[in-house]
Amino acid sequence: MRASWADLAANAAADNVTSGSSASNGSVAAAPGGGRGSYVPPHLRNRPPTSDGPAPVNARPTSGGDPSGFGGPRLGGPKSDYGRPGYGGNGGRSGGWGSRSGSWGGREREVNPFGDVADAEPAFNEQENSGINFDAYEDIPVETSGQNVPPSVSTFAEIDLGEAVNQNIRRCKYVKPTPVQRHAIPISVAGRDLMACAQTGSGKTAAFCFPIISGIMKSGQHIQRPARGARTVYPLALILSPTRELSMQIHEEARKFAYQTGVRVVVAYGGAPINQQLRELERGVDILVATPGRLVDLLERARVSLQAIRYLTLDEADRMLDMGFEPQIRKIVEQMDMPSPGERQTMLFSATFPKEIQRMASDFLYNYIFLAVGRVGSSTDLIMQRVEFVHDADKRSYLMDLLHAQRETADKQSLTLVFVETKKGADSLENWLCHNGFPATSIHGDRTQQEREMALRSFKSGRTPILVATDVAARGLDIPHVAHVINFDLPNDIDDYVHRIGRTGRAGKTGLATAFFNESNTSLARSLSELMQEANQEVPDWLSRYAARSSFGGGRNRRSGGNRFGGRDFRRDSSFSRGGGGGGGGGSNYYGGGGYGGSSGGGYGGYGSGAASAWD
Ligand SMILES: Nc1ncnc2c1ncn2[C@@H]1O[C@H](COP(=O)(O)OP(=O)(O)OP(=O)(O)O)[C@@H](O)[C@H]1O
Repeated sequence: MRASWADLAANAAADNVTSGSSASNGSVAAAPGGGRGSYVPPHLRNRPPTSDGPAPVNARPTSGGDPSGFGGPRLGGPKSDYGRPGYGGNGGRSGGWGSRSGSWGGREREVNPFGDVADAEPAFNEQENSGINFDAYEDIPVETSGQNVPPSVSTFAEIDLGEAVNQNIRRCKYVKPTPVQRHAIPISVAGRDLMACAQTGSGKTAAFCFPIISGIMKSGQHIQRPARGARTVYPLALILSPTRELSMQIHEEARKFAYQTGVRVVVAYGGAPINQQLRELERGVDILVATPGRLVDLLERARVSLQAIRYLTLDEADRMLDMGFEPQIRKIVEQMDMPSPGERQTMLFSATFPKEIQRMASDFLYNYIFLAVGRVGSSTDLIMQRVEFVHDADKRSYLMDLLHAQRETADKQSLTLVFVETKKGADSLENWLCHNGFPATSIHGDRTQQEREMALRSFKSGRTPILVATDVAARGLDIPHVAHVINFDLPNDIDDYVHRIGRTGRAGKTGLATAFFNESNTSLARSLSELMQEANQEVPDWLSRYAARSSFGGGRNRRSGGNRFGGRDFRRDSSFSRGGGGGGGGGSNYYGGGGYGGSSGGGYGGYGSGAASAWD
């Protein structure tokens, strides 16, 4: 059902482009809903048409869980007697494997994250409603490299995730694994470290959650709960993400996947009262989803210890390791009490992975497998991309054109996400839109957490179908019905563009992305035009001309200069001579995995610029 909606919305959105251009060619746009008179955008009066414009522990190798025979001095076998310091007894009870009640039974009632429907056995024919267009993924290229890569699967049934997790997969109406899930889940279940790159909206969250939940269930460690009064908690898994809203979303997803498994998932993020989060932690935590800042706070207060961590996941890993977050991540991963690489299982996921970041990330990994589903950093061709040449002074009237057209033609449910560069700019555009009869709200780092959450809720529900956002909303958020992403201000970095437009066109559905480009975006021209070409999008001639003119290696563009996409495992570069690949691999002959070719990229001109101001 979602698919049919999304397809309709996207078609409508596609129509918007036509309507929008016809408006640009002189027709009068419809009046805003507020009953204003007919609106003629200023640029239509004055300007020519724009088109010509300028491990689970027991799956570890030593326990025979690695079908590939890969071995290594990593975790031991299942440690059902593993003593989580500060935890109460009952460690001798059998694990909750396959059990539907797990450790929740007798202590408190687990809130049903699916609502009422989940109590009923999910009917198999209901699953047809999942709506994902798997055909869209059929011919997507996959590259894997590393030693003894476990084979991929075609169905969830081929992976032994346990009945409780399988039940939740059915409740989620996931009929079959997405490509990244087909490859990443067997790798993780085999206990291997992983650096995985797959396009936005392709199901990476489930790809890292399923193996963690299943592994914890199999180990039986989750049945241990803190002794009464214990102040420090010892999670078994840590999932870090860059924004509060993304952490909340991962928490919600993970709770669904872990429903009735006995595995307890808790979230901790900044901007919200810490006491409530502490109370949740005190009730027990197996999987902790957190933003780095709040986690450091909890670690410094000694309310969380990382010494029992068996699984570490960095979602949006390239973002987590860029200049804005790297010091905090290093502190958490290297300077506290977390087990070292090889003693824990580490999984890094993102849709983009510049080589410099890959190199840095390898510090956290042990003999890992590199997986790329689609080209690293590519955008899905489910998103129709449009670029318009718009001077700054005309952006608002262009935006209004698009919104008018969308209001006329698009599905009632469709939502529009508008990205701007600054927090001030977000406030100002939101006010202007509301003033002009368009129900809009905004999200950025200067708003209180309560305001941010309210804005997101209001947007998701369709009450305010326009959300003006800074990059704080660029990554990971999975909001159904986002039919159109508008880059009112383009970002400086093409990877940020990929994440922003990825808020639409998710899970096999189509979407539309429109960008306003002008001279101030020249440094992005080349990578934008290459990205669009690769995604089979029409590149305007004027953009190609800008691309041809733009200097190699200039600006803050990671891909400019050298080969476009850092499209594969950096260990396969001839320049990579550390001979370890994160502590476990040998020479380069280990990294000759399958996949597509293409020469390795050169420099990342200008990479390493500071974090966008919008991040908190
Ligand atoms: N096997 C599946 N079948 C159907 N839908 C799925 C499946 N796996 C995930 N989904 C759905 O796909 C959507 C996108 O998933 P998810 O948010 O994990 O994407 P992502 O790859 O993490 O995206 P991003 O790069 O933007 O963070 C979600 O709504 C999720 O419920």
